[in-house]
Amino acid sequence: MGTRGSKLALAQTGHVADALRATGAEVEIVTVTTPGDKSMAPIPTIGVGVFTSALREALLRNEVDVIVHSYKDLPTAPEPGITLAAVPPREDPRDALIARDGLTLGELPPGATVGTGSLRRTAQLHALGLGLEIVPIRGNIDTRMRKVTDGELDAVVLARAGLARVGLVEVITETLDPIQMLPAPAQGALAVECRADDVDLEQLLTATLDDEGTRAAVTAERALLAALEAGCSSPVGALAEIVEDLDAEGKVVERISLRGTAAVEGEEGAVDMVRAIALADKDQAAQLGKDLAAELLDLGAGAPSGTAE
Ligand SMILES: NCc1[nH]cc(CCC(=O)O)c1CC(=O)O
Repeated sequence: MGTRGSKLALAQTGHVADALRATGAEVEIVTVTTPGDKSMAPIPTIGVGVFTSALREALLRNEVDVIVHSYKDLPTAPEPGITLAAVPPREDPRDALIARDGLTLGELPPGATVGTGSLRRTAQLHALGLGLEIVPIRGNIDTRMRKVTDGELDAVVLARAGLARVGLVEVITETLDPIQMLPAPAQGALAVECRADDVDLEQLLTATLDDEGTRAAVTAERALLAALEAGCSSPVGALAEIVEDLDAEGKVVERISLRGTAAVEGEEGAVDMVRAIALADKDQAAQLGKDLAAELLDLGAGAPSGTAE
């Protein structure tokens, strides 16, 4: 198995390796350095895929047979020769606040500094209207947290799942409600890939690791992202959940609920967020994502010039 060398990547790969070893498979873990680990430039300028393409190259060169990504770091376009063999059960997808003195978002005073490198988090924090000052930051989980413990920033926002996987949930001062902060599409989910022609391995990975509900949810969120990428350059948040609903005969059925948000240009160049929600049958995940994207575009997502930067 190939992995990046970060604490988070090693934890994620180790978790998948343990599940495979439990089936009797023999697993060796190989560390691959990616350009995203070497460069400390802001992510929006170095582009999506900086963490994932080097791993995929090692896979296609037969140097490794299985790779594990944070699903949200994958580009939406499929990669020729590579199969998504499994989407394991998702961790909590929500974002988390780590603030000084145990503060919550609502308790931070106007002017408080909040660090994030994400346009999605920045746009949603601005839209809350709390008067927070958003400071662009990068680095691994430890580097970001240290900015709060060292007193350089009042708070940082990170994915709860990443903190959970490296055993740091106790530093979280508030898990953010998706009503305030919709996570990145596929946040908290993993993508396990192998070569498309490695059919036996693909079957083993699917049978051992794949979770149908997570796959459906992530399919809806990523379809929304792909459709919005085509239509605008706005930051996007999305969260799909499997919910219980009543069918025409009053029987309880499972359906997918999808919430989405994207930035729009408000008055005098201010960033506002538009939001929408829709519900569909579980086998309509991809269509649900596309439909919700169309609704967000109708509401002005990304228009007129795109607010991504
Ligand atoms: N952007 C980097 C990244 N990619 C995946 C995670 C966390 C784990 C996950 O969402 O699955 C993180 C860190 C973060 O956003 O705080």
